[in-house]
Amino acid sequence: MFKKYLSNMVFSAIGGWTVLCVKSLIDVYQSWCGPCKAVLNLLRKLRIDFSDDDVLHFAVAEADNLECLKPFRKSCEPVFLFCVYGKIVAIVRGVNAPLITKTVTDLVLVERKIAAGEQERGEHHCLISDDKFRVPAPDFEEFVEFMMSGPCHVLIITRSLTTGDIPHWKGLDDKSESAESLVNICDVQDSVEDASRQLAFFFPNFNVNEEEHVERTLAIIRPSLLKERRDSIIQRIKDDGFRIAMQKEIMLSEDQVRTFYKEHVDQDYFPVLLDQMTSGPTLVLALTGENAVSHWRNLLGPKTLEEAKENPESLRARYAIDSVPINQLHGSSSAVDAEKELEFFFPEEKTFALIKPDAAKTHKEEIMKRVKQAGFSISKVKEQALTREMAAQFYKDHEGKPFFEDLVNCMTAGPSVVMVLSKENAVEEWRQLMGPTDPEEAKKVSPESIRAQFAHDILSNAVHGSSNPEHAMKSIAFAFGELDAD
Ligand SMILES: Nc1ncnc2c1ncn2[C@@H]1O[C@H](COP(=O)(O)OP(=O)(O)OP(=O)(O)O)[C@@H](O)[C@H]1O
Repeated sequence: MFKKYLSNMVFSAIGGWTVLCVKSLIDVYQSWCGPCKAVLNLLRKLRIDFSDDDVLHFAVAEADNLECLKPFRKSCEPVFLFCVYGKIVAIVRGVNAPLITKTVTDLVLVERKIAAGEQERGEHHCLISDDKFRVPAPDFEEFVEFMMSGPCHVLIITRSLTTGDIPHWKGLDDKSESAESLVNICDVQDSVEDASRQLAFFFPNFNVNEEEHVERTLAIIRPSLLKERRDSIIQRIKDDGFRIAMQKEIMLSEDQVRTFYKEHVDQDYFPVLLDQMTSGPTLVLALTGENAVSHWRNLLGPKTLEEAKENPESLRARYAIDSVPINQLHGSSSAVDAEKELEFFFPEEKTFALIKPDAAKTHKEEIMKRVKQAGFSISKVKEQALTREMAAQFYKDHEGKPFFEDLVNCMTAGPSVVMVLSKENAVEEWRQLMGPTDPEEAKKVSPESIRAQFAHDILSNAVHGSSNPEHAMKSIAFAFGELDAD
């Protein structure tokens, strides 16, 4: 029973668009191409030739609009169906004028004999009902019961658009006559539209356009591993295809550890964990990559060292530290947890940023574009010519240095663009985007940085950024006259 629904779906893509009937002729066409002009003269001639018989009729129908003509959609090849008393008795594929003429002539001659009483009308063998185009009448109630008789596995099968998943899938049936062929036991759609409808039904959140699923996850490298094998683990992370989007090396306080691991505080291993996590700097990484959460978790392996060691390829086994009884690596357990954990270690931060007068005059648009491309939101922005007092305040740490006077002159030479930028890890990220103080060094070590691309020299070096979150808050208060930049 399942097969009969499948046969409908599997074979319905065979196309054509003209149906010619004896007793009535139906010209079936697809909306995009219209009725066949190439055979129009031939059909006119046939009608004239057999007009006295009054057995040849013509009609026109659009295959796209009639469900029963679904088998004739899609293909560009014309198919001429010859119909006698409601049964398809002959099929001609393509504009084969001699064959169409012969078929009509033969059929009309038979009709003439029957009309003259010289021949009995025989049993017509209907090609459509015997052919695999034909859709047996579906017993819908039975089908519903069958579908409800046990669990189904619903799979999404994807291949690249260039190869086309549906024709390949359907090809599995074409190659096999066996009743056990894949499509005999599976439901499969014959068009992108049908597949989309079923996808929306079973997987409402599935995004067909998202070829790869890029995620973020949090990775923690605990203090002992960081101290002993820092380079090795970072290299391994990169080799496994992750990108390190953000990183922070921090000395965690007991309070921070208790907050981050609040669901573990009652566990017997918590004292060891607390001891380890406060024993030295921890490296916290935001990793991005395809299915980063599960990919990283799978690489880590089991949580306890005993279990991990049964799987010696797991990272927790490979990077275990002999003197420490707990694993040295953490990974978020789900995408939702990853976002919460990232927010814990990389909360949205504000930094103070400034485009210096020289660059504000010549490269303002390009620098603003880079700011936005890097994912900063610009919470506040204004153009302002700094007073000498403001410039001296920004650079008060440099007072007394040989370049201090030049620096204040440079900073007051015209309007600057003064901004508050917001992002996770904003202070550090803006400094990375600026690049090293000296543009010559920037060109070597960070050629994509703003200073490498737009700075004139070490003094007139395009941009300024706060060196830490406290300085940022002070500069924001100073420039915008308020502590809360929102
Ligand atoms: N050796 C130098 N010669 C001339 N100017 C200098 C020199 N060193 C620093 N400066 C100027 O003083 C500014 C502040 O110097 P600092 O060492 O704080 O650099 P920075 O933190 O990279 O830059 P900024 O504080 O502007 O964000 C520099 O941006 C640059 O304009």
